[in-house]
Amino acid sequence: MIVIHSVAQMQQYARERRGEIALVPTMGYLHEGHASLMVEARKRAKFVVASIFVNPTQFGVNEDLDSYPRDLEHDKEIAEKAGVDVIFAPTAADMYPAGYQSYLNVEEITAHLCGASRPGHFRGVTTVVAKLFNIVAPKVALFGKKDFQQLAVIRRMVQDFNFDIEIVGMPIVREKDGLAMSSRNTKLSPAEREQALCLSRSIAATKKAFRGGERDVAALKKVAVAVIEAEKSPQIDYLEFRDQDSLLPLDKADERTLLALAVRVGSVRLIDNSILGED
Ligand SMILES: Nc1ncnc2c1ncn2[C@@H]1O[C@H](COP(=O)(O)OP(=O)(O)OP(=O)(O)O)[C@@H](O)[C@H]1O
Ligand SMILES: CC(C)(CO)[C@@H](O)C(=O)[O-]
Ligand code: BAL
Repeated sequence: MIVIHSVAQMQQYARERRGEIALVPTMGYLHEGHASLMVEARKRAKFVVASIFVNPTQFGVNEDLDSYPRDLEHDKEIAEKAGVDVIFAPTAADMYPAGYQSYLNVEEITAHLCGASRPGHFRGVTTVVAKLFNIVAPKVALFGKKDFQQLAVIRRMVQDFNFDIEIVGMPIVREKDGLAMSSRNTKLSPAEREQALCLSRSIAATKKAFRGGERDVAALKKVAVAVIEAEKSPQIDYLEFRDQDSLLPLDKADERTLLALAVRVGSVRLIDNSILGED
């Protein structure tokens, strides 16, 4: 495995391997969720590139850009074990040099959920992912369903901008106790780590009610919210039942309905989601 820091060198590598690269975009501080994407990428292309870049344009002014966890040495070990050929870890100055002024924006589906809570976030995500697509020129790119809206936004961007890249969405990898793996979990204190289980418990309770025949979204929402509110400190940012394609609100739930939630536990904002009819 090699590490490439320069955009020009990454482009040179990609030029020589056009049509043979799978890309896994990440912000680093890798865990088994990221590794699952890399292992799948290994099966889908001759060369696997994992990008590690804490992208400043997707963070709001009061968000955690500066305190976002970083550890390239540990990331190298995980990526190598997962079969990655190249870590592409550019600098912000190389990605956004002085005079930079171009952004890509997907409109309607970024207006909800994380897009509403984090204004400008998805504009930063789509801009950097489009740049990574141009630099790495992959035939396939893999994203996790933990960031369900992000995956939907990227699919929309790929369709609307005619990127000739297959987008693969991968299942959420969880800790044994149900917490969705996330780099930000490491910022939780032991007490917060325990409280953070309310996200996956809320999903489990809602699915139980759904399997028991409840289809009314208002009633399902009461079940989901009650689990979070049983904990004293976590604060709901959003908890929504949505159509999984348009991300628009629904009154009646069915097997394909998405439950998506974002909850603040201490200073850490965690997200999780599930499709009601899936295990
Ligand atoms: N638990 C997980 N299961 C599957 N995919 C995941 C998981 N966590 C992250 N991913 C995916 O890995 C890719 C890179 O995500 P990112 O580097 O932001 O990691 P993260 O752990 O989600 O960090 P954060 O704390 O910012 O949420 C994204 O496509 C994301 O959906
Ligand atoms: C896709 C991504 C790497 C773009 O910075 C980021 O949003 C993430 O890690 O999910
Ligand atoms: N995984 C999403 C990246 C972010 O929270 O900015």
